Amino acid sequence: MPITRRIEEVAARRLGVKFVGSSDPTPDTDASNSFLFGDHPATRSLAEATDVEFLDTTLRDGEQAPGVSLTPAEKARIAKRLDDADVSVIEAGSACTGPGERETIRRVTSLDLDATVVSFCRGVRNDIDLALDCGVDGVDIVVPASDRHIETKVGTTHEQVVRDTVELVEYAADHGLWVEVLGEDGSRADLEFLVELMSAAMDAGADRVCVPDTVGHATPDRMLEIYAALNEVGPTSTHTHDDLGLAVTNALVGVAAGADLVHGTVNGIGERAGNVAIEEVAIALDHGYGVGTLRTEELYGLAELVANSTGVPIAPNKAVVGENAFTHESGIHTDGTLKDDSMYEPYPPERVGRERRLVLGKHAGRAGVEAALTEHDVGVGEDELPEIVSRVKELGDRGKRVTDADLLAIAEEVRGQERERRVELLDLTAASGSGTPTASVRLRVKGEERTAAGTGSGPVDAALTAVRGALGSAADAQLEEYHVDAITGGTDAVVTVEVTMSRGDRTVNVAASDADITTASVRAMVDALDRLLAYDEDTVLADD
Ligand SMILES: CC(C)C(=O)C(=O)O
Repeated sequence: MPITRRIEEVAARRLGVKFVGSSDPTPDTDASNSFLFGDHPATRSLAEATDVEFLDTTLRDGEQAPGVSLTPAEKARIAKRLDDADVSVIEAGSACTGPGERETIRRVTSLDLDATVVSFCRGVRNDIDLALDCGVDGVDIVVPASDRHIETKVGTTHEQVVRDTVELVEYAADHGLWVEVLGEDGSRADLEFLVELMSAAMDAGADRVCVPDTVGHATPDRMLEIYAALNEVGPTSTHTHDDLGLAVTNALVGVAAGADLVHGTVNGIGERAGNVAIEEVAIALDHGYGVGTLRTEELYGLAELVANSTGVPIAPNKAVVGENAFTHESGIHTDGTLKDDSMYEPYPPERVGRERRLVLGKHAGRAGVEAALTEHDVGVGEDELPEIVSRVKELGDRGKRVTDADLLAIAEEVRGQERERRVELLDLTAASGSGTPTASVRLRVKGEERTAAGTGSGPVDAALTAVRGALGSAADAQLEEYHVDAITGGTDAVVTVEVTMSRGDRTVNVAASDADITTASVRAMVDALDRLLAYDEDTVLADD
């Protein structure tokens, strides 16, 4: 018996379900739920889960991540993008937090979105009143569910929790609100009690119930047990956390057991290890089972917006939206990708609003280097290519990212070509402090010196204004990406600034290092401009 089959059977035995899956790793949208769920009577094939929708809690649970605080304008912008992506329910915040939060929730409700906008409420009537004041469509009411929460945290009894829940649900429903009841720490609660509590909530008029895996403790089989039981009670939602790295799997198990609303956050931000990432569940359903939910092409824009607004960067290796998710460096992968786009990708990057990138580094190979040179209109001879590849690898070996500018400089050197610079930075002075940041630059433009000054939102911006002043319309390039890395620690650190700039259909990325961040930034930008202008000899530089 093949080893993979043995592993699947052992796993299936441990989960107490029967193995029915296949070890074929290619997605099969007609497949039933593989070996995890087997033919458990309470599960459906995920390919049939076409009713699944999302409740996004980036603005509530996501904002509870340490250090995250969103302004009303940021929350409104994110809510609009969530709506554009077809998120069905947006948890805009907790009205009980204070007047600022209420103002923010009002701002979201006044956007007149297609999505249902809800406020998170503790199990107290006043929270529902505050939510009503904000004009929300619904409420998420959280009540304690595990013994730990009922007895130690709240200091009440199971009977009282049921009575309070019924009263709160009736109150909210009587006020015309969409009502979801969340049993906090539900994955550690007694299952019989969960069923009693949630049945009472549904009888009192709740629209749906949810058993949050509050501390990310649930295993897939525990999820299956809970949701198989809860689906007898009414419509259910999942709310999974990633403490065991199981958030996506657990959400999918919940869905297989019948849940039709998945709670999650953009980029998976949230308390501790975070919530399930909505983009991961959406793409797993889309690619793995052929089930469309969100408008997936909106996912990357959304991820960037949330990362920029929250200050929580996206890990480069993060699924779907990480920088490396569609970036190929190694020679073998680049070569394969150049032969067939999908050689090393499960689905095309465009599906999630992204582009594929081939980059160079220590693992570069001939095909990748040659393709990168061709992209810059540089053709090299058979005798030159091996030397260029070896120098690219050498640079990569020194731990450096190999930029377009590095590659072009290597090619020029190997080919014995002198680079003719049209624009060169000679001098830069920048001042910032309590006043308006200002900068002046001295450039050599086609052999002649030019000076210009400018102001901006910071010294780098001011210097760029000055550069644009000196070059006139030739400086009409766009700054696409700006990335700063400190190479050494401490305040005397050398920083490397990497910029990607584009002009027309040309793009280059260039890096520059200096102890001064403004100098490194302006050098990189001027160098990028010079490279871009080289593609277009006819460009007239101001004062030409
Ligand atoms: C429902 C609430 C309290 C929650 O975010 C959780 O339990 O994770």
